[in-house]
Amino acid sequence: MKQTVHFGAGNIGRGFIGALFSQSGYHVTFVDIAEQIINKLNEEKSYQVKLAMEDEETMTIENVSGLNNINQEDEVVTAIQNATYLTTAIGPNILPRIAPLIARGISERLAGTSEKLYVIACENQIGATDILKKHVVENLDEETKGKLEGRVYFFNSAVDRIVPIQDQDSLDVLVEPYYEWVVETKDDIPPVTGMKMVEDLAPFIERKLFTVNTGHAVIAYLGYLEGKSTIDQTLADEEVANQVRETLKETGAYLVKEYGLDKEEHLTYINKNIERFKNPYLNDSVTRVGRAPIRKLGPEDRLVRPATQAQRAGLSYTNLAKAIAAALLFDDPEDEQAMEIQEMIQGNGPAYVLKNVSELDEDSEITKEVIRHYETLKIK
Ligand SMILES: NC(=O)c1ccc[n+]([C@@H]2O[C@H](COP(=O)([O-])OP(=O)(O)OC[C@H]3O[C@@H](n4cnc5c(N)ncnc54)[C@H](O)[C@@H]3O)[C@@H](O)[C@H]2O)c1
Ligand SMILES: O=P(O)(O)OC[C@@H](O)[C@@H](O)[C@H](O)[C@H](O)CO
Repeated sequence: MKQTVHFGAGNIGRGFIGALFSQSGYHVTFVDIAEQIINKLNEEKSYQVKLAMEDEETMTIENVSGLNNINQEDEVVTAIQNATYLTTAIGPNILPRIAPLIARGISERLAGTSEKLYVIACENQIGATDILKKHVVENLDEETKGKLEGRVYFFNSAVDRIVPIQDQDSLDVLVEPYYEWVVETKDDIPPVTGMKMVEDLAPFIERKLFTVNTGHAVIAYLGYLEGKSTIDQTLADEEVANQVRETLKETGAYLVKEYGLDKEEHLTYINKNIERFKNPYLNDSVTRVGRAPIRKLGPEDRLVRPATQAQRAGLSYTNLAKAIAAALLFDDPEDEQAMEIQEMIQGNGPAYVLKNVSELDEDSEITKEVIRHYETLKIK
């Protein structure tokens, strides 16, 4: 049986990428640090993926097993030696931590076989596989680096499926029916059901991040401020729904200009995504969607990049500035990054965060606009 190794047996790992490989005839070895999930995978050897819709459809995912990357390093290396694909859905910040073990697996594999290996990071980040590759290569010796060409391929990708936080006592995963997985490659690679291949990923990942994830972030941060708990509940508020549409008009104007997208088609894409957010069966929490605000306020992420790009193109960014301001007010005590931001604000003010986290100058027009919204939202 064909083999694949997937790092991160969480929501997207089990509910999307691992499930597609299993359905394509692969045995999926999940690698994670969550002992309970690994044990369950090895005991139960299958789980259910349930579609969040009125007549809940269910698929059984088989041929799965688990390894722990902390105490089963040798087994992970063997799995990498035997795999056709190596994928991740672990969170962009974790990629540097798993790179040394992946590098070891690749080194030992290259010493014994010239079979091709395809590496794809499935994270919400532009160029995530490039980032992983950089960290992997840093951990290889010169001889191994020389063997990579034509044998180990690294492809960037965009991954889209809403998977909320799950009941931790079960391997089963509730997912939305919609999905899209786009992989950047010109090569003829082994088929995986549901994988779409494109030569240039930039328009796909930017369209996804700056529509799905920007819209999601607007709802999450405004919903949190209003004391709402889920995305669909927040979106039922007409004022928030209007704010989402206005913000996506701004990212849309940039995307249409930058990539020559058809205006009407893009509007249809925006509307389709707003409908996805309304799914009442997902019960997706505002704290999951707003999680890790330091990452989300990064210069290349869903809020700041479209704002700086819109400004550069002479387009409006005031609604994006409002979303950034709402993110600065996200003070979920369970979220480490939210707490870090609150400490920075208490010590040095919001402009300091924009400078140090978002790389926006204190006297920039975007910063001024964000601070204006911040002061208004704070006293609401
Ligand atoms: N959930 C979604 O709707 C969704 C959709 C598209 C993309 N994504 C992206 O997919 C990635 C994963 O998101 P998720 O929602 O599945 O998160 P998740 O928290 O459900 O899963 C992450 C998994 O990684 C594991 N992990 C953490 N640190 C690890 C380490 N050092 N070594 C091994 N395993 C480790 C965790 O135990 C967990 O099982 C993120 O980049 C996210 O942005 C998520
Ligand atoms: O995963 P994050 O933290 O980057 O973003 C939170 C959500 O917006 C995200 O997980 C979406 O549900 C997903 O990107 C939909 O494809």
